[in-house]
Amino acid sequence: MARSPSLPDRPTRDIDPNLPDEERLDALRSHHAELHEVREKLADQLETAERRRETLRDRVDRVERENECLKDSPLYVASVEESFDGEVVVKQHGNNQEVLTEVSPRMADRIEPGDRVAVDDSFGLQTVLSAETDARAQAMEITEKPDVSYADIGGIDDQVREVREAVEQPLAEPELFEQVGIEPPSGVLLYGPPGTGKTMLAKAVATKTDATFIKMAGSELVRKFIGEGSRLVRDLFDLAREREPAIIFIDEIDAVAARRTDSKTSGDAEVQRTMMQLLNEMDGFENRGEISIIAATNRFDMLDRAILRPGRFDRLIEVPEPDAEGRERIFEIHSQDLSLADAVDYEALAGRTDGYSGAEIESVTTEAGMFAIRDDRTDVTMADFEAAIDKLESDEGSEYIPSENYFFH
Ligand SMILES: Nc1ncnc2c1ncn2[C@@H]1O[C@H](COP(=O)(O)OP(=O)(O)OP(=O)(O)O)[C@@H](O)[C@H]1O
Repeated sequence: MARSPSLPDRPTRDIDPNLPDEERLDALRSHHAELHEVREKLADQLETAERRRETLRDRVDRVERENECLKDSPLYVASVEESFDGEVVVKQHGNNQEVLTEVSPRMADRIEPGDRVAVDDSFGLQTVLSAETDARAQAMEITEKPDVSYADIGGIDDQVREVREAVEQPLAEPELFEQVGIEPPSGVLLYGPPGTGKTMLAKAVATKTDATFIKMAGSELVRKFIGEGSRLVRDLFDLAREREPAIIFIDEIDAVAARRTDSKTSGDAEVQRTMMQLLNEMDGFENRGEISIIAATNRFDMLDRAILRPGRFDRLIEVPEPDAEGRERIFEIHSQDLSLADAVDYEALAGRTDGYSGAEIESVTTEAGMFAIRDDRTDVTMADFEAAIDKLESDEGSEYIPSENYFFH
């Protein structure tokens, strides 16, 4: 969705036929040079557009392939209990049904009791799955000591305050809530456009409370195999209990908690199961101890209202795009470590970056640094910042999309 470049004006020139030959020739030459320049520009734009078309084509191909996969009949996760000559006993996860099934000799050589496998509706073994610990490790990001502090977050002071009240205080002073006789919020949902600091907020609370930060992306919970998503949710909460105090951060919660659609595909049912498991874990969290749950989404409009009921994600905090003052602060934060040649006018930069998210501002500062390096300098100037903004704005082939262009309600 990069912006379309504007087409260069087509040069026109009236040449007086009565001019002397020499002057007419000069006029024609200079007109020809102008036409040539426009032609070059158009050729560049065409090349950029063709590259963009290729990228989009690749994306369409990928989505079509994913779509085909989703239409395939579902597979279930099972464990191998015993293996005999050409036959194995498998136990399906979820309903614990045990079945004796035949395996091909090729497959028989590869499996041992304890392995996780994927089976189809008639218990035919389809594939051996990677070890469970791998799946866990792939899906979750665990940081014992995140290094983000509240001071690193700019432009969303109200949201920082709300998160501190809802998450930090119950972790730091649980007795206060007991004395007053109120339950701290169960889960906090941060919503707003991409790159506005939602992950940073969750990390900053973990830093402040010395809690382990466990991040899982909702899209990781949407697994290929039936039963895997709910299993991962259980693992996620088990892990948090082992590592108390802990902050569970579920990014892209909309991937598992989107409103029910009319389609009745097996993929949908699996997503529903994963969401139910998540709600169960939250509902059974009476004595939650030192574990807090923060979720984030860019698509608040798509969420199933069931997850917003009391006792679940009952504290909603909108994290908007920064306003001019916020952008100024974020420019300052991200320029702290830059070696600056002269005073940088952050206010002017904020004025030029209306609609930019914090992440986009960070890219501007990095790009400004790149301009200095390309120019063999070690100091960054105001002109570098301006050039960086120009570059990001005109970078048609890049993935840069101003967050205001996101489909977000
Ligand atoms: N308010 C902010 N103050 C300072 N830096 C910010 C801010 N917002 C975003 N950034 C920068 O952008 C990066 C990405 O931000 P973050 O991951 O917190 O965004 P997010 O809202 O969680 O995005 P998404 O919805 O895409 O997951 C941060 O590492 C930080 O460098």
